[in-house]
Amino acid sequence: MRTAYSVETVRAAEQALMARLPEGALMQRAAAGLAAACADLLRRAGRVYGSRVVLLVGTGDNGGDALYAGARLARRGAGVVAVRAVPGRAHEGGSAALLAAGGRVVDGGESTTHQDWAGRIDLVVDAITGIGGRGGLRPDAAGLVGRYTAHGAPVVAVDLPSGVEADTGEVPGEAVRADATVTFGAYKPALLVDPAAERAGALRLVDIGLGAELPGVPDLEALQYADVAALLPVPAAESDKYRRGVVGIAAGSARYPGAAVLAVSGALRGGAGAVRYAGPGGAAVIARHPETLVHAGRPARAGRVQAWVVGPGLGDGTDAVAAVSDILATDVPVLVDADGLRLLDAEVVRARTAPTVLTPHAGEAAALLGARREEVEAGRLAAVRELAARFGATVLLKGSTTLIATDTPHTPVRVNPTGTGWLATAGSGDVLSGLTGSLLAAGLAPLDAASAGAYLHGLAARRAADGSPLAALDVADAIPAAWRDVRA
Ligand SMILES: NC(=O)C1=CN([C@@H]2O[C@H](COP(=O)(O)OP(=O)(O)OC[C@H]3O[C@@H](n4cnc5c(N)ncnc54)[C@H](OP(=O)(O)O)[C@@H]3O)[C@@H](O)[C@H]2O)[C@@H](O)CC1
Ligand SMILES: [K+]
Repeated sequence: MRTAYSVETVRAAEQALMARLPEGALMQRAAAGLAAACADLLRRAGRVYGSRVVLLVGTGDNGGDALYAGARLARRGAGVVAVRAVPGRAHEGGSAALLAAGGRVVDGGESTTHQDWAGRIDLVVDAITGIGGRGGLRPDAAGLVGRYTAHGAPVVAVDLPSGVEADTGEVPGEAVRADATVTFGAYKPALLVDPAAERAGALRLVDIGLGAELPGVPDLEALQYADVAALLPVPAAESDKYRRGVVGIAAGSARYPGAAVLAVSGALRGGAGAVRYAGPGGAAVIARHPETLVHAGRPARAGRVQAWVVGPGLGDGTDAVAAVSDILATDVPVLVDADGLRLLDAEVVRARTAPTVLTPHAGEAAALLGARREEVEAGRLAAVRELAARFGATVLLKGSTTLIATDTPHTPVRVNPTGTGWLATAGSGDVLSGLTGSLLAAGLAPLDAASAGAYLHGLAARRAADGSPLAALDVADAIPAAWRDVRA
């Protein structure tokens, strides 16, 4: 499991650890890890000795980390220039260490020889702000970043790309775009959540001994192969199809019969013993998936299921309204997606005795929150938490970073690490809802079903795309291979 902690938690852990260590020890650990990461990058393109490194340093300890790391690189023969974002202000000990190692410290506005390097910089180290930064880069700092990154030298961010909001992943103004980020002690939420995460590049976590001081429950967590493998259902020797769970799918309409096929195709790969389909798309479903149990009438009369999926391609006619109300009235877990989300009443969802899972994309989430789509995309973490609290549900917010939150306090939000840009294709969400519904029917808890579903779906999409565009059914077809990858 990859975990992330808020700034407040990281600072408290650092305080506790620092109290037991000699002054400055943590910064030295951070600087050593940062220097090693920079040296690796420099070696990839040539060597450390004789390379040209520019440190963009702010006024705080983030700059201090870079200055001490710069001193280490200078001692190995790199030419290191620290450029202060605020004239005359930078970490004193770090500045002295860099000067003593043969590096230089200049101010951003100064015309000095290092500017002749412009096109010949091998590495830019961004240390303007770390966890102490607020509100996007100030104009002077942004100007400095623009000047030194214009020639395409690789950029390593220290702790976080400067300008991103550490706790939320928001990017309120100008921010650095890094090729790699070297972070200390623990990942911060911004490193896992877009739009900030997308500016961080490759992540490298430096152990500074913080682990024992961090609480057991993080703010965010991202499942990895082993975590997902442990969640996936395994049929026992005595399992029959009903014991493995039956998932009901209420999807599709005369106008959108394809959604029924896609949701069923996901559900068939999710581990439930059988898939029951209720709605007008039965003929299309049977043509593609003859193993489905189809029912042409209302879901209430379709027969017993262990979980329902309602919404994909349902439209908004009377049948759609009836399907949503039938299904929300049941006492089994329900996943509501797509058109079903437009027919939701928060009070009805809150009053349910069994769990409800909502799977909106940003536009649907915005409609549920009465916000604008751009607001949801800019503040995904806040949006998913707010939706979960408002509906008393588990919410999977799809998008460039898929997030899953529950309404249970002190439960980490899950971040899905798999996926590909090619997943933004019509019908792929229908496959995800079928798959996740099937995992619910197989007995997974809502948070686990949603996060394992998103994980497998993203992995299947990567396999199916393999660098090329994909269609939603390709994703469904690749789920068994993704499942085997995870289990391997
Ligand atoms: N704690 C520890 O044990 C360890 C901490 N470590 C390191 O320390 C880092 C945290 O250091 P920190 O607390 O000094 O804050 P930091 O991120 O350097 O920002 C400082 C200053 O930036 C300024 N500023 C703010 N917003 C701005 C903006 N938008 N645009 C431009 N400037 C802006 C503002 O200065 P102001 O001008 O307001 O005085 C603020 O005071 C942490 O990320 C990690 O790298 C590691 O060594 C491991 C051990
Ligand atoms: K930084």
